[in-house]
Amino acid sequence: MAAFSATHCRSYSYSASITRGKKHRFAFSYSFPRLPAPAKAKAFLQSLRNSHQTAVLMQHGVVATKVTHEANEIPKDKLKNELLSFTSTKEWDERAWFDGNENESTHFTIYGYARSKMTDAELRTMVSKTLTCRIDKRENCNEKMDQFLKRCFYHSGQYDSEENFSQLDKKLRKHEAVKCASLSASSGNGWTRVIVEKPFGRDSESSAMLTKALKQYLEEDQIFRIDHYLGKELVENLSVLRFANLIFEPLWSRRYIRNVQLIFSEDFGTEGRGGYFDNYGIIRDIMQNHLLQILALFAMETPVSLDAEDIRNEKVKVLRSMRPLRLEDVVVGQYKSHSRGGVTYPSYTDDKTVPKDSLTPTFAAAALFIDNARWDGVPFLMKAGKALHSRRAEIRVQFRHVPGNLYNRNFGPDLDCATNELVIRVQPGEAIFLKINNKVPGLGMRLDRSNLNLHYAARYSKEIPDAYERLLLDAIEGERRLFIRSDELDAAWALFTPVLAELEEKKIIPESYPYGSRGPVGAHYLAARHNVRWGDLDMEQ
Ligand SMILES: NC(=O)C1=CN([C@@H]2O[C@H](COP(=O)(O)OP(=O)(O)OC[C@H]3O[C@@H](n4cnc5c(N)ncnc54)[C@H](OP(=O)(O)O)[C@@H]3O)[C@@H](O)[C@H]2O)C=CC1
Ligand SMILES: O=C1O[C@H](COP(=O)(O)O)[C@@H](O)[C@H](O)[C@H]1O
Repeated sequence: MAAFSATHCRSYSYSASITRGKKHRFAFSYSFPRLPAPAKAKAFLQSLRNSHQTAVLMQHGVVATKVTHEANEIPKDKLKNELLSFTSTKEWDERAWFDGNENESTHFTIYGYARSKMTDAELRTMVSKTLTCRIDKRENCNEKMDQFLKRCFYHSGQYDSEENFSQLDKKLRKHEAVKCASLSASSGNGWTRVIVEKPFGRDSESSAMLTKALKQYLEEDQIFRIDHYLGKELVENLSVLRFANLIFEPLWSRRYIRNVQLIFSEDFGTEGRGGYFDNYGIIRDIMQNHLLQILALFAMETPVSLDAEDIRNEKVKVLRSMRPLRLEDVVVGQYKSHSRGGVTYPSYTDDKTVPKDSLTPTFAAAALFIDNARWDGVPFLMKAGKALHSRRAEIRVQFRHVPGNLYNRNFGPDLDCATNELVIRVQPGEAIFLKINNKVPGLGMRLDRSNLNLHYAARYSKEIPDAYERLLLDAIEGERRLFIRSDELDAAWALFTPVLAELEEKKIIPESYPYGSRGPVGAHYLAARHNVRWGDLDMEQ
């Protein structure tokens, strides 16, 4: 449980900056997607304008550090507006976020911490490979990047070594204006926020231990558990679609919806990430968090307001209304080597970071049920896998057949193919489309299925923010709506823990599927048992 070592290690936790005036502590963990290990570390950043801030990049860990910032707290919404409203380079420069002057009002440092040996320069090279000037692309990009990189440092250490954290602490102090005054995890003055990246344990018990350990030092409202899927644009839009459009909410129940599918697939394997992945597997990595969070948002009742607690209350209710997953409602798979076009793609166990006899699933499909009045009997099917034929994440809502349909004969023998389907494509190519039946123009009466299509790239010229951009800003603002509360997490683990234990106890052998395929055939049988056909298999999509 390396995550604990950071919070337990006082010397580390207290090491962040303090300046004059009001003290604030803020920490977040961040995984740099697409960076090679070990730079895909968790970052603990204290970041506020007019602050002295320190960030620590870590692998698996939870850290509390301090942010100090001068007397006035930036009002909620103002910070986000400021961050998003730069219209010119001049304006950006005037605001001088990364002004390079250590004595100016802006100061932060980012520290990487992991076991791998690496110099500051190597960390910087690694970070620079994915760093872009997303907000201000026009001028001084290289200069701004240099200024940013100069503030990145690295310290190598073990996750459970107080001595190593002490060394880190010493280094952090060098970047601080004033020595830390307090030995508590929270600042006595201002605020402390800790962002924790998953995994939040690997079952109910270990998750509860993690929560207990966090709560030794922090209050519930100081804990920001990140599920980066909640920061994705289309997931944010889910509630808008449902609650701001009269036409959808009345259809959002067992009365009109036949099944709901939550699909995640990646067209690459673990590729060296097996060290982490093999201990978790796809159910813990994707289903228990990302897909379940989307399901909860999709299925919850109308919240009293958009306040974090109102939304999270509704999500917990849905999760607690769900049946724990049964072994017969789960299919697991593992990818095998496959050659195509003269290229041989490796099997999961070819990954050097994976044990040769691993039974860890890289694919899973599951049927879940919500036993409440709205969703009774509606299968919520999840499917998640690595090394599949495409990369996508989407929600597919298949509606019931039109009763007494006048046009049944025009649809052909398979009425399922003619039902309406709403597709919310989270990525790539963010889109919402509704499949409708339509008359093909002409003198005859031929019907086909067409899409009413909201394709974001065509509709909006704005670049879609990265999920972490949104979530980190929310954390800075203290907005908890998109973060996972302890009781939500408990309810989520309660659904998956029994089946995960059974899979492991019974050493269930995952079904093989070739790298780059559509996954094991068992997923189709599972869906068929619940009268469902996976929507992503249609040729027309
Ligand atoms: N990749 C992504 O897109 C996302 C990842 N995450 C989460 O971030 C975390 C890390 O993911 P990611 O950075 O991609 O994973 P990586 O496997 O790329 O990085 C893991 C790093 O963690 C360190 N580590 C700590 N404990 C272990 C261990 N027991 N076995 C192997 N490595 C360990 C290693 O560094 P060292 O050996 O130097 O200590 C390693 O480089 C995971 O918890 C994941 O769920 C969340 C969202 C997205
Ligand atoms: O949390 C995780 O998510 C990534 C996929 O994230 P995405 O934003 O690129 O879709 C996944 O690759 C990783 O295994 C998992 O830990």
